Amino acid sequence: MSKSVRVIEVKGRRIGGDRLQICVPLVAKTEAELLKEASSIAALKPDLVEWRVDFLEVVESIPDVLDILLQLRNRLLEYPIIFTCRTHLEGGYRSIDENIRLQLIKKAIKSGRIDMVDIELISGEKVIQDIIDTARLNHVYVILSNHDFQKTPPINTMVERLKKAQDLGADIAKIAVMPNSMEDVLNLLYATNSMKEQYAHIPIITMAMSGKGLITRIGGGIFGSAVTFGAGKAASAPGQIAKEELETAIEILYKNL
Ligand SMILES: O=C1C[C@@](O)(C(=O)O)C[C@@H](O)[C@@H]1O
Repeated sequence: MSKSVRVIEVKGRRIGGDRLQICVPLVAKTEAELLKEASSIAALKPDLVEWRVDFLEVVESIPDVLDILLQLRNRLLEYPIIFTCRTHLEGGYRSIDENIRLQLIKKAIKSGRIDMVDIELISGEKVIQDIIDTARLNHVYVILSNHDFQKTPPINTMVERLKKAQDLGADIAKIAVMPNSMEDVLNLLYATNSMKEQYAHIPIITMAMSGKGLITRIGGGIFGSAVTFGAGKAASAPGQIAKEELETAIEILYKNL
C-alpha cells in the first residue's frame, strides 16, 4: 500500500521534500550575543534557524524574551524560525519554572514572530493538545520531540515514540538519542527507515548524538530524516559539527545517489 508523506513548506523551504534541510541553532546567553549570532548565521545560509531559548539568561522574563524575539525575527526575515525552550529534563541548558516555560511557548506562538515550535512528547497529552490548538490558530507548525541523552532505546520504542507524536497531531516528529555502541547507531537508522517506509505521513527528524552518531547527521536523510542540525557559533547538542562541514559531507553523499 502506498502512502504519501506531507511536505511542510515554510518560507520556500520544503521539509520532507527531496532535499535534506540543514538547521542551525542559536545558543547565545545574552541578547547582545544572540543578535550578533543571528547576523553571522545569516551568512551561513541555513535552511532553518532554531532559537534555543533555554540558553538565554533572562528566559524566565516573558516580556524580555518576546522583545528579543521581535528583534530576531527582524534580522532573520527570510529564515524559518523554530522556537525551542527545551526542558531541563531532556537536555535543556538551564532549569526553568515549568509554568513560565509553557506560558512563554504559548505567547511566542501567538506573537506571529515564529514559524515553528518544538515541544517535548513527555509534556503530556493535555499540554500538547493545547499547544497544537494554539499553533494551528496562529499558523505555526509543531515539532513533537523526544530526547534520550543517556542511551538508545530499542528500535520498536523509537518507532512507537515517532508514531505517538504523529498520532497526537504533530506536523513533524523528532527523536534524538545517545548511542553507546555502533549497534545503537544502526538501530536509530533502522528505526528511521521503518518509520519512513511503513508509518510516517509527516516528516520525521532523527539523529544519534555524539561523535559515534555523526554518520546519522550526515546520512540520516537517506534513511528518511528530513532535517539535520549543524553548528553555527556553537553546538546545541553533542555531535553537531560546523554547518559548512556538514553541508560539504552531505553534498558528497547526495551527488552520487
Ligand atoms: O532536538 C534537537 C536536536 C538536537 O538535540 C541535536 O541533537 O542536534 C539539537 C537541538 O537543538 C534540537 O532541538
